[in-house]
Amino acid sequence: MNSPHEPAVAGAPVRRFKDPAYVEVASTLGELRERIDSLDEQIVNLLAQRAACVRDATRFKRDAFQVAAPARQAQVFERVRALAAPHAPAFPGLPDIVESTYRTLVGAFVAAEAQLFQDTETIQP
Ligand SMILES: C=C(O[C@@H]1C=C(C(=O)O)C=C[C@H]1O)C(=O)O
Repeated sequence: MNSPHEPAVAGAPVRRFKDPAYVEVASTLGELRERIDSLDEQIVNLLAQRAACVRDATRFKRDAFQVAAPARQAQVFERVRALAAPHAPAFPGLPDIVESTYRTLVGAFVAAEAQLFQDTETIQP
């Protein structure tokens, strides 16, 4: 049966990994959540910087196909998957998680870029 309570943030762990080589990140769940919150701040900040680049990329596009740039999207998905691959031994499935996250992310960025495209005008035929 499942516990009706959220896990305690202070106090000792209640389980351990069977792998004797496992390296702990922190000693309490509270400490892990502080690290996660800090990483989320950095991730959101980096996403905002990425978003600014995507917005600026609009200035170099002539139409909706160029906004979507499917070959570039495929390159991005392959690249982030490769970047995640060395981390898979520590977190199985990370390449799949990263790729699917980027597919969602880039899909939303392209939709936003298509909207921003409406706010631009041609300066070079
Ligand atoms: C930023 C661009 O525009 C779009 C957004 C992309 C992205 O978020 O990585 C990639 C290709 C395009 O779909 C670009 O063409 O490079």
